[in-house]
Amino acid sequence: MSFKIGLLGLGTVGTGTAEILLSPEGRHPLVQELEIYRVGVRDLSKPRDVQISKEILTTDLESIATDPEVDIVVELLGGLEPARSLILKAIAHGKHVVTANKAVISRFAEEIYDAANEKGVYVMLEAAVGGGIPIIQPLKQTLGVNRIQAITGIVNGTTNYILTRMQNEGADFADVLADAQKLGYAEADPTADVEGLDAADKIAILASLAYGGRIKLEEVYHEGISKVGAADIAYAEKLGFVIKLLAVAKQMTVAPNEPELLQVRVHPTLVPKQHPLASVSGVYNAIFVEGDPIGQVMFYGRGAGAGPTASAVVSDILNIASILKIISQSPVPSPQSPVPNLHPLLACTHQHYCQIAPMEELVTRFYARFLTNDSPGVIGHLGTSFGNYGVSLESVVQTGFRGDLAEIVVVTHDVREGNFRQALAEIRALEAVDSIASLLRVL
Ligand SMILES: NC(=O)C1=CN([C@@H]2O[C@H](COP(=O)(O)OP(=O)(O)OC[C@H]3O[C@@H](n4cnc5c(N)ncnc54)[C@H](OP(=O)(O)O)[C@@H]3O)[C@@H](O)[C@H]2O)C=CC1
Ligand SMILES: N[C@@H](CC=O)C(=O)O
Ligand code: NA
Repeated sequence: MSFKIGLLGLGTVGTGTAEILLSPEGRHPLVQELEIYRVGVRDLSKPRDVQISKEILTTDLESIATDPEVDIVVELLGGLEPARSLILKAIAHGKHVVTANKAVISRFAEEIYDAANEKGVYVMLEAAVGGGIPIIQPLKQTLGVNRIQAITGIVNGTTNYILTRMQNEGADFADVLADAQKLGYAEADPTADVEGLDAADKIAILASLAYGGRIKLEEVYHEGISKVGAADIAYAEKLGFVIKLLAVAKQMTVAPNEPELLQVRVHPTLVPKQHPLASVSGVYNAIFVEGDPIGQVMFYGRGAGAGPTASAVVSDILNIASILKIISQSPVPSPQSPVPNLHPLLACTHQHYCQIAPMEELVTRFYARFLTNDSPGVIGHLGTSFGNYGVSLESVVQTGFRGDLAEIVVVTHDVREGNFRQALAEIRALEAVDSIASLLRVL
């Protein structure tokens, strides 16, 4: 028996996927039964790094999504359109779908999963978060019995690669970003990586799986790494931290007797050097899950790049093929039950929306860097303003000068973000304060 794959896209991940499918030796025996039947691309004349016969290449992607011979459509185009429409078209034509497209899933999950559940087909997305790291299936299956307390992840390979090289080599942001693009890590528009949007898409997906509800992407707070400067990396190092772009989903109680709310956020964060996430470097990603009763568990591996991401894509294809194989040996759907029952641990049937906590309710430590006049008593003024809003300080360091201005770095104890912002508004208005050069949360 062979399962016919319609591949949409033959770029970084599409090529990696084709390479696995074309070399089944030494892999699971079922890989031999997966056939690349048709491949959709934009440019037929482009040289390809993988041997695909010209006859199966086409620019007519819709004809693949609707081809009656195709069993599984694998969407590896990127971007919102035509990816979304092709996924929906494939579902409407009874195809199972595998996608690596977190941007589409985080925005259109409701439309896509409603359509898929109605048709009785699977939409699988292991590659969409953490590249090759198994995290989607573990959350759905192996960790499914746990009450998840928090997910804290480094889920964007491009920004972790940039931050690591800035920290280790003092490399220039723009140069390292260009390298990440050459290595195939970055999105077609790398703004999505740099500004934290890609990580927001991914944590929305993880939160939805972990907390069993849909997430409105517009409620996910996101901040990227473009404002993280060499000075902050150096101060963080001196204070015993490394800066990482973290994506967090965590339950919190805002008021007694009120239902718990969910924090879902992405921002650069000072991570203590002894935390397991601090040593995750370069293109590596890691997702640190805390649950009851499992405790702490961390998933680690390459978060981007052709091979690792393709490994996740083909694992999804394999999961679907294994189910199709079982179905082919069972009775066909009856008129009473015309839609096949979906495997409950592989399908996605969430209906309600999770209630997201406003950022001002977050309780965390902060790092702030102030540029001030070198006048006596400035630190005292800062302390008074912080004290007015109940912000207590863990450390205050006057580190030196930047031009004519004194540089003061502060790390707070845990504080409600709303209170901290009020204190900052007061501090900004102080005559001695020139600017707040940076503001980062601390894990
Ligand atoms: N790169 C990575 O490390 C990872 C990527 N992903 C996701 O995987 C997906 C693919 O990424 P990646 O492989 O890097 O992207 P690429 O840009 O390398 O490849 C995109 C492919 O899709 C084809 N394509 C794009 N738009 C169209 C269109 N309108 N019509 C026809 N063909 C089209 C391109 O054709 P042509 O070749 O002719 O230009 C190309 O083959 C994205 O959703 C991305 O977010 C997920 C995890 C990791
Ligand atoms: N651009 C993404 C690719 C994988 O999802 C990243 O850098 O992580
Ligand atoms: Na993954």
